[in-house]
Amino acid sequence: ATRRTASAEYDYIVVGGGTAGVALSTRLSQGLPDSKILVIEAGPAAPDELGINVPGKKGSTLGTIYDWNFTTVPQVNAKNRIFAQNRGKVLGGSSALNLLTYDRSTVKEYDGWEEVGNHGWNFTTMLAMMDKSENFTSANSEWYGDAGVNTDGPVRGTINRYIPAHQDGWVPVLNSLGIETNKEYLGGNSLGVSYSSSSIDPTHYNRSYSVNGYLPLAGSNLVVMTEETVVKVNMTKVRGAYQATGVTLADGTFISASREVILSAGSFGSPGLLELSGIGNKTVLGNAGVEQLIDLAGVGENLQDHIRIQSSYQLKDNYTSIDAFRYNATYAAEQLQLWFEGKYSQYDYTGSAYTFQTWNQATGNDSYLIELAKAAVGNSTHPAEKKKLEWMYDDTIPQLEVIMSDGYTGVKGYPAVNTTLYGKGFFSLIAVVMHPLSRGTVHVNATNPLGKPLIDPRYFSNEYDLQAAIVAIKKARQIALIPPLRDVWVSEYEPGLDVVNTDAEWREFALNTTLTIYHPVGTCAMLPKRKGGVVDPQLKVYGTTNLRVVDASIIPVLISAHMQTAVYGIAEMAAEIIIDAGRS
Ligand SMILES: Cc1cc2nc3c(=O)[nH]c(=O)nc-3n(C[C@H](O)[C@H](O)[C@H](O)COP(=O)(O)OP(=O)(O)OC[C@H]3O[C@@H](n4cnc5c(N)ncnc54)[C@H](O)[C@@H]3O)c2cc1C
Repeated sequence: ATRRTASAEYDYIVVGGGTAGVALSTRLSQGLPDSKILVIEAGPAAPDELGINVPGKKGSTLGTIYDWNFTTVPQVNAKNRIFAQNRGKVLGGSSALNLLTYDRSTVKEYDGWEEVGNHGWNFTTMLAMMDKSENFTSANSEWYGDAGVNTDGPVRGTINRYIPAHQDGWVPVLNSLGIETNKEYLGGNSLGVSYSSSSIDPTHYNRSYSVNGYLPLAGSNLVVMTEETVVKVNMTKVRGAYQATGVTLADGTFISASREVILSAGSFGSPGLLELSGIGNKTVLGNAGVEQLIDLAGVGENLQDHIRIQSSYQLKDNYTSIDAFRYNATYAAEQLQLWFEGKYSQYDYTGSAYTFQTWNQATGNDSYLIELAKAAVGNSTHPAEKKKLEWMYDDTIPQLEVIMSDGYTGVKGYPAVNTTLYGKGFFSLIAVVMHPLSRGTVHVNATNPLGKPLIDPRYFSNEYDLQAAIVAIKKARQIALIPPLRDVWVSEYEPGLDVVNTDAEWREFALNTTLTIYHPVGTCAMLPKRKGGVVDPQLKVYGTTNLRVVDASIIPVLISAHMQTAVYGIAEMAAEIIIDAGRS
């Protein structure tokens, strides 16, 4: 449905046809059938792209034309490394590129969004909205319960039918460490060990995302425009407040909006568009040569992200990992053919083995990490930092996630052709810190405001985050060393049992190999303005009458989950708010 109707006037313009943007514009078209809605996406539509559709090809689209390929500025506390910050540049946005983990965080974290000043945003309302987007069914019924499960929404979730044999030890090992099996992880308590779900449509085992989930439900009053980039929102002053009148495309075309403009350009895109439109910090705008219309210091601040660190293990030869796709083209072609035919295939694979733990569960004593957290943010008055510290004392809120992921993932790289380990299979343990305390920024680049933004997450800007990463990766190794998991592998490939052992070695390893797990949020935070907020609880940008932000950037405090279900929930919540306002 890609049409170029640039001269037409619309009632609502949604900027960014990504995860939230496609979900929201579809719901607006349904709820406001007499309105004309336009969604503008910078990337192409790619409905037939196998790298998007085939679960086992997850990750293969990173670095391609479907990726904005953002990077951070050198991270001074991580050896000046420049971290990748991939983001979808394709219809569906990051829901087309993500690694398909489909989960939720916990009751008190969603409730925390209300407690920092956002009436109506809590576990009950968010769960209702996340459920609205969800259609969860799985033949693997032994691994999930009823909590938080809905079966008539647009985005499909399932527990993968392809479970590698070497994963069989996962639950027994975690149980032996006192971690209980949790089948109700979609219901607001994710602590424990699970075989949890992916955004896969189990009818053909393809990725389910905003484009194939929501878009088929849209009315003919929705126009989807692709391969067009918005460079600013046009604003006019009406009785002391600013009204968005439309948007300008990169080629200068103006498209008008009679009711609302909604930014769904993501955590790196939406704050940049506000800045290019004159909304933000005076110095940032001044340096970029943009006239300031609205003084809003929070734009592009409060960037929060999850950090991950990984170890990997060379499998015994009797196990086949998805690494086989790297070195055996015939086998890969056979498996892909099975996938095309809708048959059980190794290309069905996505991660399904997870554990979420408090620091007390993971280490037996959380006082060391809590002391470090207090040293980092104990005196802070920022709502996100206060909440994260409060959550650290709460025994219902995870601080650590470990994912068992088939195949090699890490920094060292899969063994090169002609080396002895080429052709071997691996599994990886990905350890993720749930509430890093570093908060950073994303702003337009003064020397090239229309180019890539300057992203500075300030990774490891406090000792807590670094020590948390070290505790996390040590935990991963501890898990790998316990039978029956210990029985499936030959050697630890990365970092190597005889390579990293001492505190100093773990510290180096963490500084050298910690990465993002792609969950940037918070850069147009839904918070009171005096607390650095950019949008109010109706998602309206402060100082404007009809400009909203609807995407991951509004999340005020990072939660202990992968982000997509929350983003769909935010889009559903926004749709109700905007439809309500549109009918009055
Ligand atoms: C590699 C990767 C792996 C991830 N893995 C998982 C996972 O396994 N599970 C999970 O739950 N979450 C995961 N996430 C996170 C999750 O996918 C994102 O948080 C979520 O999709 C963000 O949704 P959004 O609507 O905020 O932004 P996006 O989905 O990124 O949408 C923003 C859209 O706006 C468009 N856009 C931006 N600027 C402009 C402009 N100026 N003009 C026009 N269009 C514009 C972009 O092209 C994009 O389509 C992952 C993310 C990535 C990148």
